[in-house]
Amino acid sequence: MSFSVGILTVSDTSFRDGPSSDRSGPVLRELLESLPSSPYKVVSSAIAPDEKVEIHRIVEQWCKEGVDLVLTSGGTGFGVRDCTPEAVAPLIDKPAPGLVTLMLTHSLAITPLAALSRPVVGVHLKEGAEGAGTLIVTLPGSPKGAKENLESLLQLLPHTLDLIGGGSGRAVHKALGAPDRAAPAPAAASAAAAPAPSLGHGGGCGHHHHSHGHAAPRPRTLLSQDPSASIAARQRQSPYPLVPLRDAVSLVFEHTYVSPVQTLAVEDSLVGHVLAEDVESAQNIPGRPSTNVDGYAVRSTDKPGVYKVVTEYPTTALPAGTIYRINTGAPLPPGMDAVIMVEDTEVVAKEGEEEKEVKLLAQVDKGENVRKEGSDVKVGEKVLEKGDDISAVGGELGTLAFIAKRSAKVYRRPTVAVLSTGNELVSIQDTSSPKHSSASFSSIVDSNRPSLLSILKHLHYDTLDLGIIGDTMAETKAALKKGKEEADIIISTGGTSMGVGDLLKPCIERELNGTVHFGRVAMKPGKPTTFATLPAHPMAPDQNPKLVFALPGNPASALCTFFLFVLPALRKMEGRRESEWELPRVPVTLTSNVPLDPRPEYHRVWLRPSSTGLKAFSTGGQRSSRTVSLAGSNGLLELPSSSENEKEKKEGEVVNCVVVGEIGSLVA
Ligand SMILES: Nc1nc2c(c(=O)[nH]1)N[C@H]1C(S)=C(S)[C@@H](COP(=O)(O)OP(=O)(O)OC[C@H]3O[C@@H](n4cnc5c(N)ncnc54)[C@H](O)[C@@H]3O)O[C@H]1N2
Ligand code: MOO
Ligand SMILES: [Mg+2]
Repeated sequence: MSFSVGILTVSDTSFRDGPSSDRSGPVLRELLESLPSSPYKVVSSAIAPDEKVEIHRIVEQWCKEGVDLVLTSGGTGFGVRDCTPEAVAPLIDKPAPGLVTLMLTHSLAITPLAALSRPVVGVHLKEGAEGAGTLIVTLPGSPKGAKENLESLLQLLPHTLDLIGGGSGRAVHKALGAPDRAAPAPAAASAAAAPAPSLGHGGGCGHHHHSHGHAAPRPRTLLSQDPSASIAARQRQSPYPLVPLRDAVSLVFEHTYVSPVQTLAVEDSLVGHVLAEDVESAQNIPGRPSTNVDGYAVRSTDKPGVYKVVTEYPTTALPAGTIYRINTGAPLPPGMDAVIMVEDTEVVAKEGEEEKEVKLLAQVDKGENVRKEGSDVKVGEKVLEKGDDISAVGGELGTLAFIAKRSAKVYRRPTVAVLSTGNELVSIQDTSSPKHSSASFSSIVDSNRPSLLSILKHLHYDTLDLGIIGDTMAETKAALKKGKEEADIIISTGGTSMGVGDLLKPCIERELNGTVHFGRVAMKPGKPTTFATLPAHPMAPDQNPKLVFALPGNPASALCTFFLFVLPALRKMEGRRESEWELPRVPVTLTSNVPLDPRPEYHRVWLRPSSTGLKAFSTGGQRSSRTVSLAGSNGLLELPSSSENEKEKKEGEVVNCVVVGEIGSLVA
């Protein structure tokens, strides 16, 4: 069985800027064509402006050509130019409100904004040809929205298209693993054998596949390999669409919540927290006029001459002819309005060690060398803002103490659990064990966990070391469960790709009832990067879901994706401002030619300041397994994918670079 598909992107902008600016078209194509044994073949694609006549013309043309499924993306909202539903509606002979409801239910569970899309779904019947027709589906314009809407239909699509084409639909129904009405329901459906991803809920086993008559929970799309399938029957293409990095980062933020607020004492342990309140001074500082210098508090009317020195702080105004000795920071006594520096005086008479009389060599103006009341900070003045980081550099902690604030409201710092997966891994502490004898090359020293724990601790996160775990479902599940119970974020490395022991995605989806938000990213390194959430415990539904970052095992991939996905999530969670969630990107000058890869690449560099700005020095070979490419690296060049016209970036060119570490010392 195969179905031809036409994909029409409706967008004035993409129409003007050309196909390279179209993102939803390729996302839809990738989703359909990358399904295991995909029955879909995209035979036509086009971009139309938001013009009713033009949209109508293209869709009608494809219907005439006998395309089985037409997907449009864009123009379904309330924008002035949005007219896709109106353009398409006249072509529909049999409306499909059920499919519209399915799409809307699915996307409303994700965002209430879905209510602003006006989808139309239905069948265009081919004239004079019984059992021939085209299913037309209008999807929203955003790549994410379009994809989510299409995903909600995936299970039913083959069945629907089969029926439209005159089939009984039975074969498809069976293949989908749905219970045959005539036959008893099978215990579990094999998703590996299904032509489309199976939609299910719960952990799979023990649940009925259709809960007819009950309010169904939100359908989840399980794309992962069914671990019970035989090795030979495993997926040979990843069913996870390759998501552009920007979309992946947006998905991370969408599912990352901000930590709860707590009140902590102002002391060292506050460092590394983000303020959850604006901090205002409860008092004027200084509270009274005080001196900026060491010298003598005087009246501005005191002329040069000899004065008697008082050293006890007076409570009433001193008589004429006396002055008060004062040190920097101390309050002025009553009646004094200026301070003369000790340098502008001479001792005239002593009494033992003490000075008794001094001569003022000059006259000072009113207010000279005086810090007025509230001149450093006024009562009610904001000194720190919600979202400010209490850094280890000290300025913020000092400010809180300066205004005598004893405690502050801050966001709770996330706890991060880290685990490495892989039967081949040994801990560096165990390298003397027989498993790692020089005769055996099968073992690899675990470098991901030490590097991740190190950077997390350096950044003041609480960590939970879950150790190295083997490539078994039981171990993977136990480790993720422990992480879920004791941490806010779980980072695993390894087991994300297509190997027999790559169990992270199936474990998350099938064993822990988690949702994989993306399973592949169009980037190098880090293609199989996986981001998922694990639901809160049913007894604690108010709890936030826990985030899982299943990072690729290759060390360069693990660390780069940590900086690009995990750290931004942590920075959102710990209460930073949106503009600070991602690490800064700055323009840098290349000091050598660097090759471009077909995938957008993050090339590890040493960034050094120079008199002409930041310079980037490549760390050499960029293969993901080459851990030394990370050594000393404090930047990730953000390189575009290679094209016909551009195969490398040249020495001297300026490119953007993600700053991941401290900038070192100056180069010439
Ligand atoms: N058939 C395909 N194979 C692979 C694909 C693909 O698309 N199709 N993608 C490749 C890419 S890209 C990457 S990246 C890796 C990702 O691998 P996994 O996440 O599945 O990781 P593993 O297979 O478990 O390990 C890969 C590699 O890294 C070493 N490793 C793992 N953990 C650690 C650690 N903690 N410390 C040091 N080294 C580690 C492991 O021994 C392997 O050599 O998949 C490609 N394959
Ligand atoms: O995407 Mo993988 O991280 O290149 O090696
Ligand atoms: Mg692997």
